[in-house]
Amino acid sequence: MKPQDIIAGKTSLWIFGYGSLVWKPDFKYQRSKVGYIQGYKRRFWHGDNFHRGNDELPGRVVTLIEDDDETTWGVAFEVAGSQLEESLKYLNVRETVCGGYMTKMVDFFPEGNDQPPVQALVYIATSDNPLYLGPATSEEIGAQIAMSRGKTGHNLEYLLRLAEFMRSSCPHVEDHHLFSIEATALTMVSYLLAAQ
Ligand SMILES: N[C@@H](CCC(=O)N[C@@H](CS)C(=O)NCC(=O)O)C(=O)O
Repeated sequence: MKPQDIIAGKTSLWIFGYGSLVWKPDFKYQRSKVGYIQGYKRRFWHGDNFHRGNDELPGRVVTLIEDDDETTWGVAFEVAGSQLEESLKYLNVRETVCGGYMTKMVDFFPEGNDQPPVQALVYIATSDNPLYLGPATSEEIGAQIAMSRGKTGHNLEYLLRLAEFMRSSCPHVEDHHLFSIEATALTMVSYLLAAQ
């Protein structure tokens, strides 16, 4: 969906982030809430040849994979009024044009039992995306991340900041996929540094 189609008739919109958006939204918003969406798992199965990698060595970034038994924790940002058009235009370039993500509306559940779900826009890179890399072992993904760098920075930063967000904001969530990749990537980096 084009940004103008998403905001048509809306005065505010929640946007759910689960990757770099949780630690670097870089767009204007009114408020944010930690919470989750149901029916998806976060996986480092999307390639990135711009922000955190290049054509020769694409980085690995996260996307959402449908799974009825899973939930994914992140942050939702409420964008309102004059922020809407500017924020969505920015995200369209960062996520869709540069990152290959498409948009979808999902139910976002703010943490805390007393809060009802709200509809939120989410950026998802599906398996038919040319940048999609698909499943790999934590060792393979960690090694790829330890060696990838793009126009925005090192792929390791992307991984470590997401892991840091989950530890600090969602300490009750055990994300084995994320933390096993983090452990592998840090081990790889220690070997690379020791070999210098
Ligand atoms: N759509 C996910 C993932 C977003 C994501 O990681 N997108 C990449 C584009 S490939 C990005 O914005 N990277 C910026 C960066 O790595 O600093 C989210 O909601 O956080």
